[in-house]
Amino acid sequence: MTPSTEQVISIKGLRKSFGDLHVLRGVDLEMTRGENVAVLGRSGTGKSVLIKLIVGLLKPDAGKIIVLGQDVEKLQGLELDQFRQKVGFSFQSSALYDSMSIRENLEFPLIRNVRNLGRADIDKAVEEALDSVGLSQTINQMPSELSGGQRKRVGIARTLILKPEIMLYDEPTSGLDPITSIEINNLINEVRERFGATSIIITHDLTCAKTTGDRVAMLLDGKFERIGPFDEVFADPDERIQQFYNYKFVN
Ligand SMILES: Nc1ncnc2c1ncn2[C@@H]1O[C@H](COP(=O)(O)OP(=O)(O)OP(=O)(O)O)[C@@H](O)[C@H]1O
Repeated sequence: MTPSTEQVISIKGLRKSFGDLHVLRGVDLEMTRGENVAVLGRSGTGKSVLIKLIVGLLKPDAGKIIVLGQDVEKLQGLELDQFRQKVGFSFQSSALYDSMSIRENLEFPLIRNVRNLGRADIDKAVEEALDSVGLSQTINQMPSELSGGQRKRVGIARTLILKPEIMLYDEPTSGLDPITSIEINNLINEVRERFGATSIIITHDLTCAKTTGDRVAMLLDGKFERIGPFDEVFADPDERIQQFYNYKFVN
Protein backbone atom coordinates (compact mmCIF):
# COMPACT_ATOMS: atom_id res chain seq x y z
CA MET A 1 0.00 0.00 0.00
CA THR A 2 1.36 3.45 -0.92
CA PRO A 3 1.77 5.56 2.19
CA SER A 4 -0.74 8.42 2.30
CA THR A 5 0.17 11.99 3.20
CA GLU A 6 -3.39 12.88 4.13
CA GLN A 7 -3.46 13.88 7.75
CA VAL A 8 -6.34 12.27 9.63
CA ILE A 9 -5.37 12.94 13.24
CA SER A 10 -3.71 16.09 14.51
CA ILE A 11 -3.32 16.61 18.24
CA LYS A 12 -1.52 19.69 19.52
CA GLY A 13 -0.68 20.77 23.05
CA LEU A 14 -3.34 18.54 24.61
CA ARG A 15 -3.73 18.92 28.36
CA LYS A 16 -6.09 17.20 30.78
CA SER A 17 -6.15 17.24 34.57
CA PHE A 18 -8.52 15.83 37.15
CA GLY A 19 -8.24 18.15 40.15
CA ASP A 20 -4.56 18.16 41.14
CA LEU A 21 -3.78 15.17 38.96
CA HIS A 22 -2.17 16.48 35.77
CA VAL A 23 -2.58 13.49 33.47
CA LEU A 24 -1.83 14.85 30.00
CA ARG A 25 0.60 17.79 29.92
CA GLY A 26 1.06 18.71 26.29
CA VAL A 27 0.45 15.73 24.00
CA ASP A 28 1.24 16.18 20.29
CA LEU A 29 0.50 13.57 17.64
CA GLU A 30 0.12 13.72 13.86
CA MET A 31 -1.09 10.66 11.93
CA THR A 32 -1.60 10.09 8.22
CA ARG A 33 -4.30 7.91 6.65
CA GLY A 34 -3.63 4.19 6.99
CA GLU A 35 -0.97 4.62 9.63
CA ASN A 36 -0.86 2.49 12.80
CA VAL A 37 0.58 4.04 15.96
CA ALA A 38 1.06 1.97 19.12
CA VAL A 39 0.83 3.99 22.33
CA LEU A 40 2.90 2.62 25.20
CA GLY A 41 2.97 3.85 28.75
CA ARG A 42 2.76 2.60 32.30
CA SER A 43 -0.57 2.09 34.03
CA GLY A 44 -2.31 5.31 34.92
CA THR A 45 -0.28 7.49 32.54
CA GLY A 46 -3.42 8.59 30.68
CA LYS A 47 -3.68 6.32 27.63
CA SER A 48 -7.41 5.68 28.05
CA VAL A 49 -7.98 9.36 28.84
CA LEU A 50 -6.34 10.18 25.49
CA ILE A 51 -8.73 7.84 23.63
CA LYS A 52 -11.72 9.34 25.42
CA LEU A 53 -10.57 12.82 24.40
CA ILE A 54 -10.15 11.73 20.78
CA VAL A 55 -13.74 10.44 20.59
CA GLY A 56 -15.15 13.44 22.46
CA LEU A 57 -16.12 11.54 25.63
CA LEU A 58 -13.96 13.96 27.63
CA LYS A 59 -13.19 17.64 27.01
CA PRO A 60 -9.59 18.87 26.98
CA ASP A 61 -8.42 21.62 29.36
CA ALA A 62 -6.20 23.00 26.60
CA GLY A 63 -4.98 22.04 23.14
CA LYS A 64 -6.62 20.99 19.88
CA ILE A 65 -7.78 17.64 18.53
CA ILE A 66 -8.56 17.61 14.82
CA VAL A 67 -9.79 14.24 13.56
CA LEU A 68 -10.85 13.72 9.93
CA GLY A 69 -10.77 17.49 9.52
CA GLN A 70 -13.14 18.11 12.42
CA ASP A 71 -12.45 19.92 15.68
CA VAL A 72 -13.65 17.22 18.10
CA GLU A 73 -14.35 19.64 20.96
CA LYS A 74 -16.89 21.53 18.84
CA LEU A 75 -18.91 18.48 17.76
CA GLN A 76 -22.32 17.89 19.25
CA GLY A 77 -25.63 16.20 18.54
CA LEU A 78 -25.95 14.58 15.14
CA GLU A 79 -22.45 15.65 14.06
CA LEU A 80 -20.95 13.91 17.08
CA ASP A 81 -23.01 10.76 16.36
CA GLN A 82 -21.83 10.72 12.75
CA PHE A 83 -18.25 11.32 13.85
CA ARG A 84 -18.39 8.36 16.26
CA GLN A 85 -19.45 6.08 13.40
CA LYS A 86 -16.21 6.95 11.63
CA VAL A 87 -14.09 6.39 14.70
CA GLY A 88 -14.47 2.86 16.06
CA PHE A 89 -13.50 2.17 19.62
CA SER A 90 -12.68 -1.39 20.65
CA PHE A 91 -12.83 -1.59 24.45
CA GLN A 92 -10.30 -3.31 26.68
CA SER A 93 -12.89 -5.78 28.00
CA SER A 94 -14.38 -6.35 24.50
CA ALA A 95 -17.66 -5.32 26.18
CA LEU A 96 -20.03 -7.82 24.59
CA TYR A 97 -23.58 -8.09 25.90
CA ASP A 98 -23.70 -11.44 27.68
CA SER A 99 -27.44 -11.91 27.21
CA MET A 100 -27.23 -11.49 23.42
CA SER A 101 -25.96 -13.99 20.86
CA ILE A 102 -22.93 -13.11 18.75
CA ARG A 103 -25.27 -12.24 15.87
CA GLU A 104 -27.29 -9.89 18.08
CA ASN A 105 -24.13 -8.29 19.49
CA LEU A 106 -22.96 -7.48 15.98
CA GLU A 107 -26.36 -6.24 14.81
CA PHE A 108 -26.62 -3.84 17.71
CA PRO A 109 -24.38 -0.99 16.45
CA LEU A 110 -25.86 -1.31 12.95
CA ILE A 111 -29.47 -1.06 14.10
CA ARG A 112 -28.63 1.80 16.44
CA ASN A 113 -26.57 3.83 13.99
CA VAL A 114 -27.64 3.05 10.45
CA ARG A 115 -31.21 3.73 9.43
CA ASN A 116 -33.23 2.01 6.70
CA LEU A 117 -31.30 -1.23 6.67
CA GLY A 118 -33.28 -4.28 5.60
CA ARG A 119 -32.92 -7.75 7.13
CA ALA A 120 -30.80 -8.96 4.21
CA ASP A 121 -28.39 -5.99 4.52
CA ILE A 122 -28.01 -6.60 8.25
CA ASP A 123 -27.39 -10.33 7.80
CA LYS A 124 -24.81 -9.65 5.10
CA ALA A 125 -22.95 -7.05 7.19
CA VAL A 126 -22.90 -9.36 10.24
CA GLU A 127 -21.62 -12.29 8.18
CA GLU A 128 -18.92 -10.18 6.53
CA ALA A 129 -17.72 -8.68 9.81
CA LEU A 130 -17.52 -12.08 11.51
CA ASP A 131 -15.80 -13.56 8.49
CA SER A 132 -13.18 -10.78 8.57
CA VAL A 133 -12.15 -11.93 12.07
CA GLY A 134 -12.36 -15.62 11.12
CA LEU A 135 -15.30 -16.47 13.40
CA SER A 136 -18.24 -17.17 11.07
CA GLN A 137 -18.99 -20.41 12.92
CA THR A 138 -19.78 -18.62 16.20
CA ILE A 139 -22.71 -16.59 14.85
CA ASN A 140 -25.38 -18.36 16.93
CA GLN A 141 -23.31 -18.83 20.06
CA MET A 142 -23.41 -16.79 23.26
CA PRO A 143 -20.39 -14.73 24.43
CA SER A 144 -19.95 -17.00 27.48
CA GLU A 145 -19.28 -19.95 25.14
CA LEU A 146 -16.29 -18.22 23.51
CA SER A 147 -12.66 -18.02 24.66
CA GLY A 148 -11.12 -14.69 25.71
CA GLY A 149 -9.33 -14.40 22.36
CA GLN A 150 -12.53 -15.14 20.42
CA ARG A 151 -14.42 -12.52 22.45
CA LYS A 152 -11.76 -9.93 21.61
CA ARG A 153 -12.11 -10.80 17.93
CA VAL A 154 -15.89 -10.45 18.09
CA GLY A 155 -15.39 -7.10 19.84
CA ILE A 156 -13.20 -6.01 16.93
CA ALA A 157 -15.78 -7.32 14.41
CA ARG A 158 -18.46 -5.31 16.18
CA THR A 159 -16.39 -2.17 15.77
CA LEU A 160 -15.57 -3.00 12.15
CA ILE A 161 -19.21 -3.48 11.18
CA LEU A 162 -19.66 0.29 10.85
CA LYS A 163 -16.60 0.41 8.57
CA PRO A 164 -14.82 3.09 10.58
CA GLU A 165 -12.01 5.13 9.06
CA ILE A 166 -10.19 5.16 12.37
CA MET A 167 -9.84 2.29 14.85
CA LEU A 168 -8.89 2.82 18.47
CA TYR A 169 -7.83 -0.38 20.22
CA ASP A 170 -7.60 -0.25 24.01
CA GLU A 171 -5.26 -3.04 25.15
CA PRO A 172 -6.32 -5.56 22.50
CA THR A 173 -4.09 -8.36 23.80
CA SER A 174 -4.51 -7.92 27.56
CA GLY A 175 -5.24 -11.19 29.34
CA LEU A 176 -4.41 -13.34 26.32
CA ASP A 177 -1.72 -16.00 25.98
CA PRO A 178 1.22 -15.20 23.65
CA ILE A 179 -0.06 -17.26 20.71
CA THR A 180 -3.57 -15.78 20.82
CA SER A 181 -1.99 -12.34 21.22
CA ILE A 182 -0.07 -12.87 17.98
CA GLU A 183 -3.35 -13.77 16.24
CA ILE A 184 -4.87 -10.49 17.45
CA ASN A 185 -1.79 -8.55 16.30
CA ASN A 186 -2.14 -10.14 12.86
CA LEU A 187 -5.82 -9.25 12.82
CA ILE A 188 -5.02 -5.59 13.58
CA ASN A 189 -2.61 -5.58 10.63
CA GLU A 190 -5.21 -7.26 8.40
CA VAL A 191 -7.78 -4.62 9.35
CA ARG A 192 -5.36 -1.98 8.18
CA GLU A 193 -4.68 -3.82 4.90
CA ARG A 194 -8.29 -4.67 4.11
CA PHE A 195 -10.06 -1.54 5.26
CA GLY A 196 -7.26 1.05 5.03
CA ALA A 197 -8.05 1.97 8.64
CA THR A 198 -5.88 4.39 10.57
CA SER A 199 -5.33 2.92 14.03
CA ILE A 200 -4.15 3.82 17.50
CA ILE A 201 -3.29 0.73 19.52
CA ILE A 202 -2.97 1.24 23.24
CA THR A 203 -0.95 -1.52 24.76
CA HIS A 204 1.46 -2.69 27.47
CA ASP A 205 2.53 -5.51 25.21
CA LEU A 206 5.84 -4.79 23.46
CA THR A 207 5.30 -7.54 20.88
CA CYS A 208 1.94 -6.01 20.01
CA ALA A 209 3.53 -2.54 19.72
CA LYS A 210 6.35 -3.83 17.57
CA THR A 211 4.19 -5.88 15.21
CA THR A 212 1.28 -3.50 14.76
CA GLY A 213 2.84 -0.03 15.06
CA ASP A 214 4.45 1.74 12.13
CA ARG A 215 5.55 3.99 14.95
CA VAL A 216 5.37 3.70 18.71
CA ALA A 217 4.59 6.65 20.94
CA MET A 218 5.92 6.52 24.52
CA LEU A 219 3.71 8.36 26.97
CA LEU A 220 5.96 9.57 29.78
CA ASP A 221 5.09 12.26 32.33
CA GLY A 222 2.03 13.33 30.37
CA LYS A 223 3.71 13.75 26.97
CA PHE A 224 4.76 11.68 24.02
CA GLU A 225 8.44 11.93 24.88
CA ARG A 226 9.42 9.68 21.97
CA ILE A 227 7.58 8.84 18.78
CA GLY A 228 9.15 6.78 16.03
CA PRO A 229 9.84 3.29 14.75
CA PHE A 230 10.01 0.72 17.58
CA ASP A 231 13.72 -0.02 17.27
CA GLU A 232 14.62 3.66 17.18
CA VAL A 233 12.56 4.51 20.25
CA PHE A 234 14.00 1.64 22.29
CA ALA A 235 17.57 2.37 21.21
CA ASP A 236 17.22 5.51 23.34
CA PRO A 237 19.35 5.15 26.49
CA ASP A 238 16.85 7.19 28.59
CA GLU A 239 16.45 5.19 31.78
CA ARG A 240 12.62 5.45 31.77
CA ILE A 241 12.47 3.94 28.28
CA GLN A 242 14.96 1.21 29.03
CA GLN A 243 13.10 0.35 32.25
CA PHE A 244 9.93 -0.12 30.24
CA TYR A 245 11.72 -2.27 27.67
CA ASN A 246 13.36 -4.44 30.30
CA TYR A 247 10.44 -4.72 32.68
CA LYS A 248 9.75 -8.32 31.77
CA PHE A 249 13.18 -9.33 32.95
CA VAL A 250 13.09 -7.56 36.30
CA ASN A 251 12.43 -9.92 39.22
N1 LIG B 1 -13.11 10.68 34.81
C1 LIG B 1 -12.04 10.70 35.63
N2 LIG B 1 -12.07 11.38 36.77
C2 LIG B 1 -11.00 11.43 37.61
N3 LIG B 1 -9.82 10.83 37.33
C3 LIG B 1 -9.73 10.14 36.20
C4 LIG B 1 -10.83 10.03 35.27
N4 LIG B 1 -10.44 9.28 34.22
C5 LIG B 1 -9.16 8.92 34.46
N5 LIG B 1 -8.73 9.44 35.64
C6 LIG B 1 -7.38 9.28 36.20
O1 LIG B 1 -6.44 9.61 35.20
C7 LIG B 1 -5.31 8.76 35.29
C8 LIG B 1 -5.05 8.11 33.93
O2 LIG B 1 -6.07 7.15 33.68
P1 LIG B 1 -6.10 6.20 32.39
O3 LIG B 1 -7.28 5.30 32.54
O4 LIG B 1 -6.02 7.02 31.17
O5 LIG B 1 -4.75 5.39 32.55
P2 LIG B 1 -4.13 4.31 31.54
O6 LIG B 1 -2.82 4.84 31.12
O7 LIG B 1 -5.12 3.97 30.50
O8 LIG B 1 -3.93 3.10 32.56
P3 LIG B 1 -4.04 1.50 32.32
O9 LIG B 1 -2.85 1.15 31.49
O10 LIG B 1 -3.93 0.97 33.71
O11 LIG B 1 -5.36 1.22 31.67
C9 LIG B 1 -5.59 7.77 36.40
O12 LIG B 1 -4.93 8.20 37.58
C10 LIG B 1 -7.09 7.85 36.58
O13 LIG B 1 -7.46 7.58 37.90
